[in-house]
Amino acid sequence: MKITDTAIPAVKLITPPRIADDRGFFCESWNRARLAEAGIAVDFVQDNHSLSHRTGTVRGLHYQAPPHAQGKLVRCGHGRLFDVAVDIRKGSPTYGQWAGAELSFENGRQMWIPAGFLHGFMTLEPDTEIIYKCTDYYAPDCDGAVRWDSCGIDWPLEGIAPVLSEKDERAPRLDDFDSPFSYAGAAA
Ligand SMILES: Cc1cn([C@H]2C[C@H](O)[C@@H](COP(=O)(O)OP(=O)(O)O[C@H]3O[C@H](C)C(=O)[C@H](O)[C@H]3O)O2)c(=O)[nH]c1=O
Repeated sequence: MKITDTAIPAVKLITPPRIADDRGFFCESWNRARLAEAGIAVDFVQDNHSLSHRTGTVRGLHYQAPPHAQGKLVRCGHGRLFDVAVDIRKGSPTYGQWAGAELSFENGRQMWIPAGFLHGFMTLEPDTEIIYKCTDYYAPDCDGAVRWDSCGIDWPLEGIAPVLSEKDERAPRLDDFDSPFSYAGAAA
């Protein structure tokens, strides 16, 4: 399993091996022990899967506040997307900085995003599916959002008008946002 760094040390890119044969491929898309060997020793309790029909769909930037903060292991089940994590841990040397990567069914790449980060993505093809494991359950009362275009992220829009939910349209800007995370307390 290949692990590579991103612009933010705590955010990792993980590419599990695919065993190809004439039928296609087999891949252990998640293996707790292998991830722990790579320094990401976490337990997941919920698996999410969403489908976005249109290219340029932006979902995010979202977080769940403590005590239900979520770490996420994200992959693309179909199509292509640009996945982004933004550090919102107060006191972090990379506070407000972002790390992004293209995840696709083709490249099989995954992104590990610890608790204490915003998560969002933009689809690069129609009918793109994202699948991600979470380290805590959905807790609507702890759900929060920051505007997708308020963190200096270099989204690959290329003139596409983004498709947003109403919730994401009205999210606060990063500089108007008081993060519930602190650098010390938001590990993994
Ligand atoms: C997140 C979530 C949502 N829902 C329900 C709530 C709504 O009725 C419906 C759509 O929720 P929402 O519009 O928040 O879905 P996304 O815009 O894809 O939000 C997600 O997008 C970004 C990329 C994330 O990382 C988060 O997991 C999550 O915030 O699913 C559930 O039932 N369980 C859940 O865990």
